[in-house]
Amino acid sequence: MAIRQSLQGLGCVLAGTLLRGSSSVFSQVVRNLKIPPEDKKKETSATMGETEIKKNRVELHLHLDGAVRPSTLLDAAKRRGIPLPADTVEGLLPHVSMDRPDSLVAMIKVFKFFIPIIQGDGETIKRIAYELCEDQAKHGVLYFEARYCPHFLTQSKLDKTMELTPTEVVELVNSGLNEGSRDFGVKARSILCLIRDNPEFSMEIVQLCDRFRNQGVVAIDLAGNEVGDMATNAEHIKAFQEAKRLGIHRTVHAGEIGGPDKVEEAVFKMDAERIGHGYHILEDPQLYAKLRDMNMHFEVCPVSSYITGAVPPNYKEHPALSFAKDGANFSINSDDPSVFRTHLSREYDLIREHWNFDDKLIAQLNLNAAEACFLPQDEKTKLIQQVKEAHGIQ
Ligand SMILES: O=c1[nH]cnc2c1ncn2[C@@H]1O[C@H](CO)[C@@H](O)[C@H]1O
Repeated sequence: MAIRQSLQGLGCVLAGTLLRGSSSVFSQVVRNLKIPPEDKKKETSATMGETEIKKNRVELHLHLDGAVRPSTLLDAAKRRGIPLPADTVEGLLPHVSMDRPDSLVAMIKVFKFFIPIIQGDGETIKRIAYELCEDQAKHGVLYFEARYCPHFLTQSKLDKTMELTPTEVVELVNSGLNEGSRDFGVKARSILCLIRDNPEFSMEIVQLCDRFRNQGVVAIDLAGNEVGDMATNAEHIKAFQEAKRLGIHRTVHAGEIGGPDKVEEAVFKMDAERIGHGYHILEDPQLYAKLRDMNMHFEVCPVSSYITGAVPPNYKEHPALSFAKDGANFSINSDDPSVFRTHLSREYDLIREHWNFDDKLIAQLNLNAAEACFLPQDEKTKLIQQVKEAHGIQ
């Protein structure tokens, strides 16, 4: 625990050191990360490139509200008369994204800054879901699961003239994803997030998931601030048990910042079928071995993990390198592409260039994702076949 907390603290110190221009070893390490983008020609989701690549990827861990194009934020703010600190994408980026290692708390602050621009705005919420399909198609995605918390998008303190119910938010997202899927040839489903700091939403989110399960919603998640030693609220655990009873799929952010105990709780008390991040499982080798035996799936988010300070700011040390060596079941994901100035192609560039992952492993990671997805069995079987064909797997 102490190591994790000092790592989080270190992220802030590192960022501070970097800002002050010190030439310490640590700031050198951070500089060497070159996050992101290393190559200016590889554009971020803010300024999408034109070339479309072959569709052969499956992405399981992607926050809808972490994937909002800055240009969409500018349009929404303009239409609603919400003042912003900048009126260009370039000017807005420092306020709505992070480009160096910091902390999960700093990331959540960034969300708190820009979410009020879209809250309660149905037109924008639907547009975000639609545009996400376009962005995913451009990055070679066959199938993705986008997650968000409906309650976070209902009302804005900046513009009280618009208000939505959580049900309306889910309907708008479903309709944006449906239309986007149709227009851009990508398959999309959604996951509804319970939020660690807001147990009051939890049971209603499970009910929403149940109600919309045949209209694109495939699972629940638990996201938000995973403070290392803070106990998970009993309401969340109850809600996950209810989801299991109803036959709703479950994933949990655990072991991102928190320790292996959080992963253990997610798997054995919340019956998580997948783990979001899960990096700190390595601190408990026995539990790690047990979860590998269970074929538990870890949703790894490379750029995110460096920027939130979940892992040390060093390409040579990532837990996914152990996952790969040990044959653990994991996938590659972009998490919050707009917030971390990344996109799936950037994630794949990183794992090829810095982790030396080859085509064979990358094919396996996409197959892992297809096998761990929350589609009904017949659709999953079809997706697995598509991934195998696209990667030339026998
Ligand atoms: O990496 C992450 N870890 C934990 N919570 C996150 C992460 N990225 C985003 N969110 C949180 O999940 C909410 C629903 O999408 C977001 O609003 C954000 O607060």
